Amino acid sequence: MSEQFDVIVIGAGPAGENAAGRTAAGGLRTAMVEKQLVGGECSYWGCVPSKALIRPGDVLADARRVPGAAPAVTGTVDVAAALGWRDYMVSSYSDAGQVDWVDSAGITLVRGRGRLAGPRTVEVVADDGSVRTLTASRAVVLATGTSAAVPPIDGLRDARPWDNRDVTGLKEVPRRLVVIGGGTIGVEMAQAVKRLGAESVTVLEGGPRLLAREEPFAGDAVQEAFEAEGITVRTGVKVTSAHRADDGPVRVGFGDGESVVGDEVLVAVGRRSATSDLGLETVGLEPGRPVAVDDRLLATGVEGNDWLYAVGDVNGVALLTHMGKYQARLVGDVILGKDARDKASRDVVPRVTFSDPQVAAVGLTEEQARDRGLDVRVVTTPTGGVSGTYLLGDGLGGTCQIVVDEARHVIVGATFVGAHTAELLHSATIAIVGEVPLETLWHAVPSFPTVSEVWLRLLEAYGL
Ligand SMILES: Cc1cc2nc3c(=O)[nH]c(=O)nc-3n(C[C@H](O)[C@H](O)[C@H](O)COP(=O)(O)OP(=O)(O)OC[C@H]3O[C@@H](n4cnc5c(N)ncnc54)[C@H](O)[C@@H]3O)c2cc1C
Ligand SMILES: NC(=O)c1ccc[n+]([C@@H]2O[C@H](COP(=O)([O-])OP(=O)(O)OC[C@H]3O[C@@H](n4cnc5c(N)ncnc54)[C@H](O)[C@@H]3O)[C@@H](O)[C@H]2O)c1
Repeated sequence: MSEQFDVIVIGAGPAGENAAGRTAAGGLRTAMVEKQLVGGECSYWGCVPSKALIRPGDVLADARRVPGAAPAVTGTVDVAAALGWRDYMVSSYSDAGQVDWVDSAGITLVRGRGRLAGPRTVEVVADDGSVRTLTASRAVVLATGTSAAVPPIDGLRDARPWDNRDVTGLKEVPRRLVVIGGGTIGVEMAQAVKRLGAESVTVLEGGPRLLAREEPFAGDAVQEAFEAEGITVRTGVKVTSAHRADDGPVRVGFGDGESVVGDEVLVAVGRRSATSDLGLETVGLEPGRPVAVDDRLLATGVEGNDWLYAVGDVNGVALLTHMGKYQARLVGDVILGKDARDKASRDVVPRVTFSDPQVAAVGLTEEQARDRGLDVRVVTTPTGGVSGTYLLGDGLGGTCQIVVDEARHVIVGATFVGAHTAELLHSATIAIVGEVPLETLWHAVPSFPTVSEVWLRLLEAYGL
C-alpha cells in the first residue's frame, strides 16, 4: 500500500525543511524524509558548530587589539567550556526541537533513507529494515545535501582522516593538525583549532592561494594573518601520501619529497552530492552527480519533467545554507503554482568566510565579470581607512572593493576583507539585486563612525 501526499521532500537539512515548510504552509499535504537528524549538516556538523568553535578565539583576538582591554586577556580559551558551548549550540546532537517545529508546521516526518522508485514514487527504508512507499501527486523535492569528498591520495583513507564532522565535533584539540585544502572549511577550521590551543597547524592547498574562488587579495590577506599567528600555509602543493603508524601521528607527504606530521589530518577539499543511492537511475538521471536544475529548480534531463525538483547543496549550484533556503522558498512557490524564478543562485551569491580577517563577498569577482565580457571598472579602499574600523582596535587591515559594470553604472560584485565585515555584506547584496545606480547609492549615507563608511570611500574612489 502506498501512502499519498501532494509533496515529498527527501532530506531535512535547511533546504528540505524550508521547502516542506513552504508547501505545507500553502496547504499541501507534505511528507519530509530524513535518515539522520532533522536540521542536516548545517545544524550539527557545519555552520553552527564551526561558528561556535571560532567565536571564543575571535573574541580574545578582538580584545587583544584594543588598548585598555588587551591587558585583561591573561589566559587562553577555556577549551572545555568552548566545547560545551558548541554542544549546546548543536542541541547536544538532538533534533527534538526541530521535530517540534516539523509537527507544528503540519509536515509528516518519515524517518529512514529515501530513494526514488520511478516517477513520483519514493521508497523509504527505516533503520529496522521496514519499507514504506510514498507517492506524490504534485512534486518530489530532492534535498539530500553533500558529504565530504576524499581525494585519491596514497594511504589517506587508511590514515583515518578527519572530515567536517570530526573537526566540528572534536572532543580534544589535536596538538598538531594538518589541513588538506585551503578553501572555506580548511581556512575556518585551521584558525579555530589553532586558537583553541593547537601547537601547530599546517594548511596544504593545491591551488595558488587560499580561498581560490574569491578575489586574490582576500586569500593573500588571510594567509598573511595566518602566518602572523603561527599557522603554516603552503600553497601550490600536491599532496602525495598520508601514513599513520597504528595509533600514532600521521605523516603527510607533499611536493618534492617534503612532509609534515600531524596528530590528525583534516580533509577539506570540497563536497560530493549525496545522490549515489537515491534511485536517480529510475528516472533517467546519473547517480553520484549533482542534480542539475533550471531556474525553477526543476531537474533537467528527466523526460517531460514537471514533478522532480532539487534544492540546496545537492544541485551543486551554490553550496551555502542561505542559498539552499532561498531555493527552497522558491521551489515551494513554484509547486504552489506561482511564477517564481531563481535570480540569485548563479550571479548574486553572498558568501562569508568567518576567518579573522573575515572575507565577505557577493556577486562576481573582477575576473568573472571580465570573463563574461562586461566592461568593468574596479575600485578599492583600505578597510582600515575609516574611523569605524580604527575604533575597533589597533592595526586592522584589509581591503574593500566594488566591481562596477560601466555600461549600466551598477555594482555587479563586492568584496570586503577585514574585521567584522560580514555584516556589511547585505548592503552590497541589496545594491546588486536592486541594480541601484552609483549616483543613487551616493545618497545612502553611512553612519559615523561605522565600518560602512568604506562605501563612501569606494564611491569617492570611483569619482563621485
Ligand atoms: C564545516 C562546515 C561549515 C559550514 N559553514 C557554513 C556557513 O557558515 N554558512 C553557510 O551558509 N553554509 C555553511 N556550510 C554549508 C552548509 O552546511 C550547507 O550549504 C547546507 O547544510 C546545505 O543544506 P542542505 O539542506 O542542502 O543539505 P544538508 O544540510 O546536507 O542536509 C541534507 C539532509 O538530507 C539527509 N539525507 C541525505 N540523503 C538522504 C536520503 N537518501 N534519505 C533521507 N535523508 C537523506 C541528510 O541526513 C541531511 O539531514 C558549511 C558546511 C560545512 C561542512
Ligand atoms: N562560511 C561559510 O559559508 C562556509 C564555511 C564552510 C563551508 N562552506 C561551504 O562548504 C563548501 C565546501 O567547503 P570546502 O572547504 O570543503 O571546499 P572548497 O571548495 O571551498 O575548497 C576546497 C579547496 O581544496 C583545494 N583542494 C582540492 N583538492 C586538493 C588536494 N588534493 N590537495 C590540496 N588542496 C586541494 C581546492 O583548491 C580548494 O581551494 C564550500 O564551498 C562552501 O560553499 C561555507
